[in-house]
Amino acid sequence: MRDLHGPDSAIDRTLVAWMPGRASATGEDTAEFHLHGGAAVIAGLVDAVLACAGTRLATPGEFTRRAFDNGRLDMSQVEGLADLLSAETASQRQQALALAGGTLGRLAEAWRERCLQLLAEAEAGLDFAEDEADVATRLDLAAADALTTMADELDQMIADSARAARIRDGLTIVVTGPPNVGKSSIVNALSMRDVAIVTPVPGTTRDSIEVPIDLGGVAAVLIDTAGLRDTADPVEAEGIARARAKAAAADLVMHVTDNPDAPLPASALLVINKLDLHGRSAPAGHVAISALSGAGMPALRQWLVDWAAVLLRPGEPALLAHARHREAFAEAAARLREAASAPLPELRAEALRLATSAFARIAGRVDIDDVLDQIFSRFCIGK
Ligand SMILES: Nc1nc2c(ncn2[C@@H]2O[C@H](COP(=O)(O)OP(=O)(O)OP(=O)(O)O)[C@@H](O)[C@H]2O)c(=O)[nH]1
Ligand SMILES: [K+]
Ligand SMILES: [Mg+2]
Repeated sequence: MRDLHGPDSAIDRTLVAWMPGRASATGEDTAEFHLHGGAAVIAGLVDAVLACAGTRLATPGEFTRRAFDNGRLDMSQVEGLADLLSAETASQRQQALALAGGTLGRLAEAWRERCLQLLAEAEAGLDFAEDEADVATRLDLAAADALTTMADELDQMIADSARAARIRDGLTIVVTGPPNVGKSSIVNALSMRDVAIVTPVPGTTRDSIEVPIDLGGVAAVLIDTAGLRDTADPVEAEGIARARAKAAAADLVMHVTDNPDAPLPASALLVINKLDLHGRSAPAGHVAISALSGAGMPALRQWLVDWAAVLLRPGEPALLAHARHREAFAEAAARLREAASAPLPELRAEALRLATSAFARIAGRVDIDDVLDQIFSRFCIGK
């Protein structure tokens, strides 16, 4: 514990931690002040520190940037940290933790080393004399096998990357239907927030309204939209056009009606609302609810949780949530296949060199300048 004093008054009595050198998070000498959180305490310390020569405030993400520059984190871990800071659901947190912990970086590094080994063999093959041709051929066949197996493994991960990206970015659920059936009431009930205006007037909702919800650990965005009908009002017509566009791009369309005899939609969930008025149940696989009384709401929520779980398997870790990583792996897979079928050792060596550098991109060993700013811009001050 230390008493902290500013130029003319006491600031706080608090814990101060001095962490010299390589072992700190940034890899640099670090002092940490564990302040009592009041705004005046923090302002007092910041003012006192800034009064010292050679000090300035950190820029957003600067601590992480220093950790990266000092080799404490690789680039994929930095990206994982940014994901972790914005994680809102359990599955986003688990996926971000795996990335921040270096899982993908280690995998890419292991693959890079296997590539380097095969590259060394391909280069040795360049020196075989003519009478050793059969030895070279046997080595070639074994290497081609290993390369194809690696490319297959990469392709499997790439095939799973859409799921990884959905876990990170969240599923989209669009609520559509005729005016006044209770779409906004349902959005409010599901999100347990009063975000959308509800009135007895048909055509109340004009702009689409997006609310994040947590479906059993899976992030989703619920989108309330304008009621679908023919209208002469240009504002409402624009709202309806937007509603249709949102529905076309959604992971799930929740079609709401208050008519228990409404026809089943082709590939959407039918929600029959105002159960309190008609008392009728829904066809199998669909739900009848009352947004007003709350009847059927737990079943609707459970339907959505089950749907999200089947789609994203949130307990199973997925690694390729970032387009940057997916592109690097796709490039590596293409080069490995090229190397596997290369007719000459020189061409195999060249393709392997390109695969090696694609793997190196994951950790940020090469070609990093153009993505650095973009990645660090996601951080805030103090991180
Ligand atoms: N009786 C009953 N009324 C409901 C129920 N759900 C919503 N309402 C009422 O129906 C009216 C319309 O509800 P909204 O949620 O505004 O309907 P909407 O589909 O969003 O309407 P638009 O945005 O105009 O298309 C309001 O008066 C609600 O209180 C329900 O389950 N039972
Ligand atoms: K309404
Ligand atoms: Mg509405």
